[in-house]
Amino acid sequence: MAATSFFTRLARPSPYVCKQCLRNRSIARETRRAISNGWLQKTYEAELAWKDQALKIKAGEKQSMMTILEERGYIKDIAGGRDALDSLMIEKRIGAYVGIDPTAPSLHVGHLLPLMALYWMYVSGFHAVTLLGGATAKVGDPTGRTTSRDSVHSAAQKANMVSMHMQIKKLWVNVEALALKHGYKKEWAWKRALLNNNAWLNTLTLPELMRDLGSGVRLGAMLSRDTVKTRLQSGDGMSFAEFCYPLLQAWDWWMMYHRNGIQLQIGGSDQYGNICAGIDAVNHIRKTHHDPAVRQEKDEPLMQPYGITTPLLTTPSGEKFGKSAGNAVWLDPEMLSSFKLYQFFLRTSDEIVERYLKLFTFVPLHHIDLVMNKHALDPSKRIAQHLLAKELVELAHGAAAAGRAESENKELFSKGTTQIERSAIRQEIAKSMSEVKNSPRSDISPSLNPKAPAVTAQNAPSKNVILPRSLINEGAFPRILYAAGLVSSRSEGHRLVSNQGAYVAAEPAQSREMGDQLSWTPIKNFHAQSPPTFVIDGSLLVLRVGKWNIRMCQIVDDEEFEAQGLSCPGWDEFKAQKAAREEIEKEDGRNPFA
Ligand SMILES: Nc1ncnc2c1ncn2[C@@H]1O[C@H](COP(=O)(O)OP(=O)(O)OP(=O)(O)O)[C@@H](O)[C@H]1O
Ligand SMILES: N[C@@H](Cc1ccc(O)cc1)C(=O)O
Repeated sequence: MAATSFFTRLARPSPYVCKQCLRNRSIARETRRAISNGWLQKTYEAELAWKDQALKIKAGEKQSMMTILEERGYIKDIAGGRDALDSLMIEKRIGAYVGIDPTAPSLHVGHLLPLMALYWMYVSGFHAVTLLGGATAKVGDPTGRTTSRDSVHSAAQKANMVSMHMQIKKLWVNVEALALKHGYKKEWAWKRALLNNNAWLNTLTLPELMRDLGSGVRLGAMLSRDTVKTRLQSGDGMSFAEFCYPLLQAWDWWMMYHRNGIQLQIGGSDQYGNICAGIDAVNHIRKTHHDPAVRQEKDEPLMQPYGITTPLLTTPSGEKFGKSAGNAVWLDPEMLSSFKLYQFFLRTSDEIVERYLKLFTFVPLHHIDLVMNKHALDPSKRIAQHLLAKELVELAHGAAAAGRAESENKELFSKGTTQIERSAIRQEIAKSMSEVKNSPRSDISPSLNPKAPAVTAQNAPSKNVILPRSLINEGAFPRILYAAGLVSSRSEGHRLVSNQGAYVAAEPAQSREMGDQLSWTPIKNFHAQSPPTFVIDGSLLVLRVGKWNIRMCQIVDDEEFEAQGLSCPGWDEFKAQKAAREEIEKEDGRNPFA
């Protein structure tokens, strides 16, 4: 039998595989085995480390996550029970998330409260997800609002989303650098992701939502929410879309609970209602899911979802800092410079500076105590405020910007400056801060100054530029990259495109479950990729060179561009060539023999 099969095999024509390929195959097999073994080993070690840490916490040798969050002032309310969540976080490396709707081009200081709680969890070993509400932003959270939100043009919505996406990514990089600075060593088990709810809400069907979630949602509970009651009583009413907003937020949580093990949602205290609705929804779906492989028959305490709300950051008069209130302190350096952000925190009163140091920094508590003692000796030196301002700018804009803001500030307020000059400078800063506009498109500046000299990638003043429509419609990508200030010449643009070093944004979506990429298409040199096919809603083109260098190109008609007195690199040359071309065409039209 064996002999037969041996000869049968010999007789069967087999595809020829060369020795090199055979070697590669076996290397690939070995590598795969090595990776998966390595991964399993690390996962096992991480589990052991967590168990070991749990023992230390129970023995009182180490603080629990809950205690750290409480001590630093991050907890306003806990949904699901404080002690139960405390024990869960001791036993299990759960995942947590903070969701933000990109309804403005930038995050503001208020957002940092829930985000800092999440960052602390991350540097303590938990899995952390920042969720951008690309889909929920289109509806708009009605919580706490007495009127509906103004509708925002969809190009502006997309621009906001790309801006915030890049900003959140940068924040994560700065968080890691700050954690390192304050003595946290990055471990293999630290996991973070930036997701966008476009990925699942754009493909969610109504029957699916109704079957899985709608069946468990009680109308009474939805109607009794404060925002709904206020709107109905005040006569303004509420759209069905706004009424359904909490269902979309709840679906987000379910998706991330199921796919990524997210058991905790963190938000500002105004999010308490949405978070509770999310807990009910996740509990309903996990217990009643139609797929037995997903359904959780037993009520496992280690699988419960929980919520944390952080206190609201308010003005001294008690008003919430935020977009709707029109008093947001923006984190985007193009909307508020590092110097002004530094200034904002430098003006923190002595009464709240300690609280802010705990909330907005990774400075250990014992170090804050030392600083406060030193500060008390001579409050006029504002030692605590300087530390707060520097750490905050470092978090928002990075270490180099923080260093510059600090030295600029020291220079301005150095001994040579008189009291009168100082108060004039302060007034100037306060005035310009109050002028930071609140409109979602306020960041689009005529950043390439009227008749400005050539802008190079190195001195590009802004990630937001305005470009004339004909340049997009008739120009090729190298010219547009030059006009947008991403390269210093058209030929550099050509070289970059040939080397596939430039990208254009396609519909932002996520291909991988925990991936954090917007989708970008490499710009190539062939005709099918003509720039107008990438223009979003007729008025926005998003370009990227390298990892961080992006341009949001707002496209306006040529007449408007000229009327505003704007210019961009290569514009005069383009206009001259266009005029010459048109002239020749006119000539050709006149000459029937041409
Ligand atoms: N001033 C603040 N203090 C604490 N948390 C805040 C503050 N502002 C926003 N947040 C929190 O940040 C998260 C995202 O908020 P959101 O995007 O709705 O910002 P917002 O400025 O409150 O927007 P809007 O005013 O348009 O509702 C939520 O959890 C929200 O509670
Ligand atoms: N509703 C939140 C943002 C958010 C969006 C989606 C979520 O899944 C969670 C939170 C807010 O407006 O503040």
